[in-house]
Amino acid sequence: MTPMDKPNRLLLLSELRVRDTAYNVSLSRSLLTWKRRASSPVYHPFRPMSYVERCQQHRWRCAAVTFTCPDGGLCQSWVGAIAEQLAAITSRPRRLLIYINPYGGKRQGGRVYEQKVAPLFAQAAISTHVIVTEHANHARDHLRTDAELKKYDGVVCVGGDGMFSEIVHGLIWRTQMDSSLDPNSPDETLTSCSLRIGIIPAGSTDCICFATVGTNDPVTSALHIIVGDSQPMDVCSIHHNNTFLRYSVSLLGYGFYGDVLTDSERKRWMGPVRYDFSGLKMFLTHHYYEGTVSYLPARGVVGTPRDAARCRSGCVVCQHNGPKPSERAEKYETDDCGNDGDWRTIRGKFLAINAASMSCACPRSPKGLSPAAHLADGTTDLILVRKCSRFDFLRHLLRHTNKEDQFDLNFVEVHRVVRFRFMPRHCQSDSDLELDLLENGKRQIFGQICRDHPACGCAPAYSSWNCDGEILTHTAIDVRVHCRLIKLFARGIEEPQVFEDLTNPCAI
Ligand SMILES: Nc1ncnc2c1ncn2[C@@H]1O[C@H](COP(=O)(O)OP(=O)(O)OP(=O)(O)O)[C@@H](O)[C@H]1O
Ligand SMILES: CCCCCCCCCCCCC/C=C/[C@@H](O)[C@H](CO)NC(=O)CCCCC
Ligand SMILES: [Ca+2]
Repeated sequence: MTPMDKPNRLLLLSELRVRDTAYNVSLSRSLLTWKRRASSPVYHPFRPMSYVERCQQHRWRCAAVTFTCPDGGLCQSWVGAIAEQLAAITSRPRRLLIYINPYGGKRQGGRVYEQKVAPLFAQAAISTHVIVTEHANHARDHLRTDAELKKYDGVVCVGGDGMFSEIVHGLIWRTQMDSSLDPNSPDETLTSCSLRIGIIPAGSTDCICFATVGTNDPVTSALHIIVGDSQPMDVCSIHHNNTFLRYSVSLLGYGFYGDVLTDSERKRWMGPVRYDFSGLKMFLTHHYYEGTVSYLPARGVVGTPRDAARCRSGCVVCQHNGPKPSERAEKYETDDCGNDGDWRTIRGKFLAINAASMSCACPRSPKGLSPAAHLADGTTDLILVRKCSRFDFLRHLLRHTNKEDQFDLNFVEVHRVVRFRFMPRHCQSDSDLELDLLENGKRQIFGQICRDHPACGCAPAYSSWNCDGEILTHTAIDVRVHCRLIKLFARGIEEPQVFEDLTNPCAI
């Protein structure tokens, strides 16, 4: 059951026993509860029943209970009623397509799946088709063209954010092709994917899992899949000159996070610690980049990036702003009859330009890059960190890891937007694809010279975009938010009081 569900119509209420202790046990439509009561003699055992138990820090565990009761007929009524209720829940997946990345994170994806997840899926009678990927983009390409998607109720990836991104790209592409839509047009209203995606975390950052479940724990994620949770999520499309580049669901970052990623890709052999190493190195390097950011502010939505409230399970902000606020982007442009609409422009020197479509919370930064961002409100938080001293940038970065507000600094600004564009300074007169690529090439050559002659002080003119952990091939981009384009087997992070108010809540 979801925490938003009211415990609904009571189907059965009996006095049953667990070992020598008597309980009042009730079954409503999707909730089994039991409360201790005074003892009385009982004899007939049920079969052991599995249920979900909530533990510390958003973790879930599978537990089992065996009830006994004095009357064989009553025992049968209970077993029958529970089986009937379970069969009536249509949101639970029966058949899953599973991709395992054996090389993500600490290279434990295969072991994690076999030891912790497969036994739970078997117990829940979920049939699985498992594909261990053999190369990068194997899962994406299989989903785009080969996978028989009608046979499945969901797709699961075992890996990190990069592996999740492959699944997202495969599913979105396939869905648009099936709807005869053109992914190269940034103005196309895309069709939402019907299959839900499950994430078994086995990567280096796993920020999408952490920000939608509250923990990176394979068993917890498997249980969210089994109970059939559903969490819609916004997706940004990224284009260059009307050519599709990629989709992003978490961080799209130029400057600091782009440079960290570029540097860390050469250190993949280090595993997850590569990000700490490259993070420190890029902090010391302290490069800034010039360019122009234009954006369309989100209008008519509730919530701001500076709110104290967080996006949590059953989020009212997401409910209010959905289902399709991204269409406001088109409305703005047409309403203003050829004027610039509500577009705003900022030119400057930036240490970082980050767009966070969700909080991007992860173990490195438990509140995330934009703590008040929402999973499914149709907006992204555009964070601009202007050129400042190393000391000030460190203050900003450290605030990602403590309770202080990382936006409460005079060189940082944040805007909730539905669309934005970026143009690096040296691209402004010639924004064609060739020049962009040529400049990227030059940057690499200069980068090499500067590494060889650190005293020359020559800074690169360009950074790269870090798009959910992948490097984009272009720097001049057009980004648009598509509200709720995908769905996850998750329910958002639960507030502690959601379950403290209930007695023995169990998803059966
Ligand atoms: N069999 C494979 N061999 C090599 N690379 C693969 C294979 N399967 C998938 N990949 C690629 O590996 C990359 C990294 O994988 P993944 O995201 O699972 O781990 P990670 O990068 O360590 O974690 P995170 O993305 O959370 O930081 C992905 O971009 C994916 O395309
Ligand atoms: C000198 C002190 C530094 C302290 C900095 C702490 C700030 C940490 C913020 C972390 C934000 C992660 C956002 C998620 C991005 C993912 O889509 C991406 C793919 O997994 N991960 C990275 O790019 C990996 C990015 C790793 C950055 C370090
Ligand atoms: Ca959002």
